[in-house]
Order: sequence, then structure tokens, then C-alpha cells
Amino acid sequence: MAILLGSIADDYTGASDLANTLTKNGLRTVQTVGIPDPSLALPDVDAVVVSLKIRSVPASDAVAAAASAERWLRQRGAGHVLYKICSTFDSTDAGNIGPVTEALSDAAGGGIVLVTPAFPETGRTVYLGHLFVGGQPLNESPLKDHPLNPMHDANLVRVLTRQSRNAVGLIDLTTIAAGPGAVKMRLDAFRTAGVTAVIADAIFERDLETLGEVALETPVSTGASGLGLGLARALVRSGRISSGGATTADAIRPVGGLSAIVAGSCSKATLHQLDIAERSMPVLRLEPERLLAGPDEIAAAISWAGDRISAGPVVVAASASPETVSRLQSIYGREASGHAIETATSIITAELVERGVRRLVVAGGETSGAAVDRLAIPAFLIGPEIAPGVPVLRTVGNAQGDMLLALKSGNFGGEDFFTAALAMMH
Ligand SMILES: Nc1ncnc2c1ncn2[C@@H]1O[C@H](COP(=O)(O)OP(=O)(O)OP(=O)(O)O)[C@@H](O)[C@H]1O
Ligand SMILES: O=C(O)[C@@H](O)C(=O)CO
Repeated sequence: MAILLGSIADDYTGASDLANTLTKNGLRTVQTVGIPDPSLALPDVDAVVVSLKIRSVPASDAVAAAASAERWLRQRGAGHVLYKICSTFDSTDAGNIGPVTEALSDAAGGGIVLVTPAFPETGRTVYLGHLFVGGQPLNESPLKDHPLNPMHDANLVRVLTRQSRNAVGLIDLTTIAAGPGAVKMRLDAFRTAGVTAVIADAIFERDLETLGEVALETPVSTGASGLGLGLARALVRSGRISSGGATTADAIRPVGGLSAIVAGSCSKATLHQLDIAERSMPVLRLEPERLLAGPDEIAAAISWAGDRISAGPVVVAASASPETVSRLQSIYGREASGHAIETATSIITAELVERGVRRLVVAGGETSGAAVDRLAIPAFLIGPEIAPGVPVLRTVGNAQGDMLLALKSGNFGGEDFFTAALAMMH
């Protein structure tokens, strides 16, 4: 299997978001969970998205994991590797976007890297290097209260500079509107000045098409699904996609079994989706303090779900408001509480699957990563889109048999996302 485009995603929901975008734009795509075991038979595809859980780990661990994935992708023919980051640039001053971008660039011989988290379809735009989430600058958006990576600066040149060894440049919208030739000239000037990463503005899909065309001529880029769209369209335009396009129908053949939703995302969108779900299905709100105190809360949740699940889908949620999250973090620490809650939600997920759940929605990137790892699912085929950035996924090579999943990024999906997702999974 020779692939045209490789991607390393820093979390699992982000990986499915990108895989969805690549599929919608004509690339046959598979999402793997980590570097797949050689024994796993992967379908014939144009693009592979390797999901890693490296957004909120120490930078040196993120660099090592990304470097191995890059080698694996290059060995399979990938001429370009996109490092898929969050469209809200989730990271801290300690990394990991800067260190991983520089390491991937070094591995590819040291070229300049285009960086943009723009994803206009979900309201993420970049202007003069400043990231907007809907109508708000990043630092005024709900991302200011993110449990793991609170974002307090909308100026991405500054944010990336704090994470990088080398200088960071900006390619502004005026240059991008002038087309690929103008962008290449600007990149050349930056390269001569020793800059190794540039934040690129993008507001409309046409900006991302320009950036995708330029990026495809370089070995590495860093961005969200918008840049994926640009790269996919550039590949299709180049005539190098021979497959006649991607299809998603096969991925949603019915799997039967029970269905459940597990949420660990504390994002504003998820909190509202949980309130709406409460009107139509049983929702268990876990007590985070009790989750951290010992195994009793996990056992109680499994028993609560076991009593109800044969009658219809159930929801188990750790999610809480920013005030509750900060109170917990001030007692137990940010990383320790996040990690303990992810472990708890992943144990509950695995127990639900043990009891026959085959259709599963997980809300939150870190939460999804922990759950998918515990289930040891090796890879996913990409099905149709439920909401922008969230496709139905079908497991490949799963020990429990075929399952359908949706891994929802915290801020994605309309208010009825959970019922909409389950309505597409049979
Ligand atoms: N009640 C809570 N108090 C403190 N932390 C919590 C609570 N509930 C969940 N968490 C933690 O908050 C973090 C949420 O991150 P996660 O990536 O799952 O969601 P998200 O950031 O909304 O999603 P995404 O990364 O896809 O945008 C996880 O580490 C989770 O364990
Ligand atoms: O880009 C996004 O916003 C999402 O795919 C994501 O990465 C959230 O975890």
C-alpha cells in the first residue's frame, strides 16, 4: 500500500475530524490508532491518519511518538505529512505544537513549515495571525477555561514563538489572496532569514486551497482540518488520485448491539448537548470528587448503566462547569485530576462494551483517546458525517467484533448531536 498523504494527529477526535475532511474531499482514508501492528490488514487508501494522544503529554514524549509515526508514514510512501493539531491551537507554552513541528521539519531535512489552525466550516479563522473562534478572539472564547490547555493569547505568532527554538513568521491574508506564487515568494524570504515556521492567515476555503497547494510541495505542514481540505483538493487537482474518489457507505453497515454515550469533555458545546440529551435518555452525572476518591463511583456507574441499557441508550458524563473543574484542579492538580477522570471514564466504557455496547459515542479528545486505547481498537474506516468535524467510524480488526463509534471533539456538534449520532448508527 503506497500512500500519498500522511498525517499524525495529536488526539483521536482530531484524527477522525481530519479523516472526515480528507474523505469528503476525495481521498480514501483510514484512521489508525497509533502505528498499526504489521499484522493488521489495512485497506488500499490514499491517506492514513495516525492517531496519537500527544496533545497534553511532556514535549519530549510527543516528539518521540510523532517521529516514529513520521518514519512509518514515509516508509509507506507519504510525500507530505500533516501534523494535525486542534483548530483552537490547544497547547501550552511548554509545547507541543512548536517542538513537534520543528522535529518533523528536522526529520524531513529542515524545510520551512506552514502552520494554520483555520477551519472555516466550524468558525475557526485566522487574521493577521490572530485566531478567532466564531466571533470571538481565542482568548475570549470558551477555550480560556479549557481544563488542560486554557488559551489566553489569540496571537498565534506569539504563542508558537514561546514554544519554538527558531523564529516564527506570518503570511498575511493579502499575500495569500495574491495566490500560490506570492505565498512561495514570501516563504523563500522567510527561509533566507532563518525562519522555520510561519503562521498563515486563512478565512475562506479558497485561502486554504492556496495554502494546500503550496504546502504539498513541502514535506511537512501543521494545521487543522482546513489545511487538510486544502491538501486534499490540491492532490485531487494534481491528478494523482486514481481511485475515483472516496465512499463512506460501506462503513455504516449495521452492527446491532446496545448503544451508549460517554462524556468527559467540559467544553461549552458538550455541556449544552448533555442538557438536551437529558430530555430523551437517562443521563448519569458522575461525581468527580468521588471518582478520584476510589473505585466505588465507577462500580456504581456501571451498575446504574447495566440496569437501564437494555431499554435504550444511556449517557454517563464526568463533564462539569469551569467553576467545578477549577475547584477540583485546585485540590488534586490539573493533570492528575484530568488523567484520573479519563481513566475512570475509560473503565466505564470498557465495561459497557463488555455488556454488549457496539454503538458508542465518546465526547472529548482526551476522553476518547483513553477509551479507544482501553478498548484496544486498532483502526477505523470513515463513514458519513454526523456534524462538521465528526464522522461515523467503523472499527477495523477489533477483537470485540465490528463497532460503530463517533468521537466528538469537545466544541463540535449541534445541540442534538447525541441523538443525531445514534440515529446514524444501527
Ligand atoms: N468534572 C471534571 N473536573 C475536572 N476535569 C474533568 C472533569 N470532567 C472531565 N475532566 C477532564 O477534562 C479533560 C477534558 O478534555 P477532553 O479532551 O476529553 O475534552 P475537550 O477538550 O472538550 O475535547 P477536545 O480536546 O476534543 O476539544 C479530560 O482530561 C477529562 O478527564
Ligand atoms: O481541530 C479541532 O478542533 C478538532 O479536530 C480537535 O482536534 C479537537 O480535539
